[in-house]
Amino acid sequence: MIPVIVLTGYLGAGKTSLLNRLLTRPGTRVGVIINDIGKVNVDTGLITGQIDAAESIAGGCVCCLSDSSGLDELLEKLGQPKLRLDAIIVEASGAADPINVDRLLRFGKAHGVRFGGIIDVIDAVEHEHTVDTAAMAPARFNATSMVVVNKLDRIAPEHRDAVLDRISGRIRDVNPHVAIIPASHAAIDPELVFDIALDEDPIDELPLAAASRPHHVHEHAPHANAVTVRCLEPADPGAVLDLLENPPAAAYRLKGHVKLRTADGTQRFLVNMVGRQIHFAQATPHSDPADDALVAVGMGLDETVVGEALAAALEPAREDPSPRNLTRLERRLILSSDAADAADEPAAEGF
Ligand SMILES: Nc1nc2c(ncn2[C@@H]2O[C@H](COP(=O)(O)OP(=O)(O)OP(=O)(O)O)[C@@H](O)[C@H]2O)c(=O)[nH]1
Repeated sequence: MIPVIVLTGYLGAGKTSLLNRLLTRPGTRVGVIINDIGKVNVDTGLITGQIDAAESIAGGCVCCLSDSSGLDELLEKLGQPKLRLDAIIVEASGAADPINVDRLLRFGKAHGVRFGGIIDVIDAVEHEHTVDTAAMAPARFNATSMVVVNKLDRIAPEHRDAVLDRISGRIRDVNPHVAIIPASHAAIDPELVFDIALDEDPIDELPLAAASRPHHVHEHAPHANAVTVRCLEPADPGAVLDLLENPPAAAYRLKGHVKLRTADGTQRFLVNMVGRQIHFAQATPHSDPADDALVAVGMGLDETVVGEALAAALEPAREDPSPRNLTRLERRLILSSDAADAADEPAAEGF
C-alpha cells in the first residue's frame, strides 16, 4: 500500500518549499495532489521538483470537503500499480485544519493506499500572529505526526533556541509525542518522510550523475539517523507491539519486515509506525525473509539505546504467545486492513 503524506500549514509557512525538497529525492517515484483554495492551480506552478503523477483539487480547501469521495477518487487514481509510485504527497491549502484532514483520511475508502503522516509546517516568525493566537496551544497539533518549524533563518541566531523552545513547548502542551523538526527553507531530510530506506540511484547512472543533480538536499539538511536490527528468528507479537506502541525517544519512524510466532506457526509481517500511527500488514510477497529487520529513523537517535530496544523486541520467542497478545496482533491487522472502518482506530493511539 502506498503511503499518503499530507502537508498542512498556515498560508506561506513553507509547504510548497517542503514539497519541492521532497521531490528532489533521487530514486523515489512520487505522486502529488495539490489543493489550491483559489480556482486556479497556482501552487502547481510553484513546483520545481520532479513529479511522477499529479492531480489537483482547486476551488476550495480539502479539509472542507463534505465527504472523502473526491479525495478517494484521486488517491485511487494515483494508487494504481501501473504508476509504480512510492509515495503520494497531498499539499493541503493554507487554510486546511489537520484535524479535518486526519478525519477525511481515516474515513477514506481508497484502496491501495495507507496513511503516511500529516506534516504541519510552521512559520517560526509569524506563528504567534497567525494560528497560535489563543491562550491554549492550537488543537491542530493533536492531529499532526511531524511539525516542521520553518524559517528559522529569519530569526537572529541568538534568539533561535528560545523561539524554538517556546514553539516546541506550545506544541507539546497538546501533543507530547509529535516529532518537531527545526528547519530553514524547509530543508529536512526526506528520509524522515518517505518509507523507502535506501537511497538508490538508477543502476545505469554513474555516481557523478547524482552528485551533479541541482538539488542534492542532503548537503544542507540536518540528517536523520537510523538504527537497523535484523529479525532472524520469530519474535513474540507482544514484544513487537509494545515497541511500536511505546517507541524509543526520537524514533519518529519504525519500519520493516518481522517474523512473529503465532497460533499458526511463524508468520511474516510488514510493520510501519509513523509519528505513533501504527500499520501492520502481511509481508509483501517479493520480500526476502533473510532481510527481515526493523529500522528506526529519527533526528538524533541514541543508537545504543534504540538498538537495544529493537533487539529486545525482536528477541526470539521461547514460548507460544499469550492469547492476549494474539488478540492484540489480530486487532492491529484488522485496523490496518483496507476494508477496516478507519473510524474504529482510537485517535489517542494514532497520535
Ligand atoms: N526566509 C525564508 N523564506 C522561506 C522559507 N521557507 C519558505 N520561504 C518563502 O516563503 C514563501 C512562501 O513559501 P511557500 O513554500 O510557497 O509557502 P506555502 O505554505 O506553500 O504557501 P501557501 O501555499 O500560500 O500556503 C516563499 O516565498 C518561500 O520562498 C524559509 O525557511 N526562510
